[in-house]
Amino acid sequence: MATLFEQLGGAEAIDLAVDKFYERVLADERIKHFFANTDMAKQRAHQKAFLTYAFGGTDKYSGSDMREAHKALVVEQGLNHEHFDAVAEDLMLTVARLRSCSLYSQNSRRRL
Ligand code: HEM
Repeated sequence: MATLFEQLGGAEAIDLAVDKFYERVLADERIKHFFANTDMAKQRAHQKAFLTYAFGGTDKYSGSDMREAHKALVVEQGLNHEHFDAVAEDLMLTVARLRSCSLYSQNSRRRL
């Protein structure tokens, strides 16, 4: 059976989704301040690796675990569930927008 990673369109679709997702996050007044000191090239690469793993595209993930990766943001900057909801909303809006985009459609639409 195809993994969720394959059903979504594989590496090309995840690359595009993550790039568009962070464009949206960095324009979002509710959460963009959390990324003020973040190297976004690395962040995009980490997120692509994490989502590839989470969606079953590989069984290897060498990044930090999620609790560790966000610990300082919670303790020092008050990261909470409202920020999480904002991130989840940005991700959903990104995917909804991409579903009507031709590159994403070629890879995945007929399987969605
Ligand atoms: C489903 C929710 C989330 C997922 C899957 C996720 C995923 C990740 C991953 C994979 C990393 C990189 C970890 C590493 O360094 O190896 C990361 C780092 C980070 N995340 Fe998240 N994240 C989520 C929610 C959030 C939220 C709600 C915020 C803030 C609004 C946030 C802000 C950050 C920041 C600022 C970093 C980089 C920290 C640094 O500069 O080192 N994340 N996240």
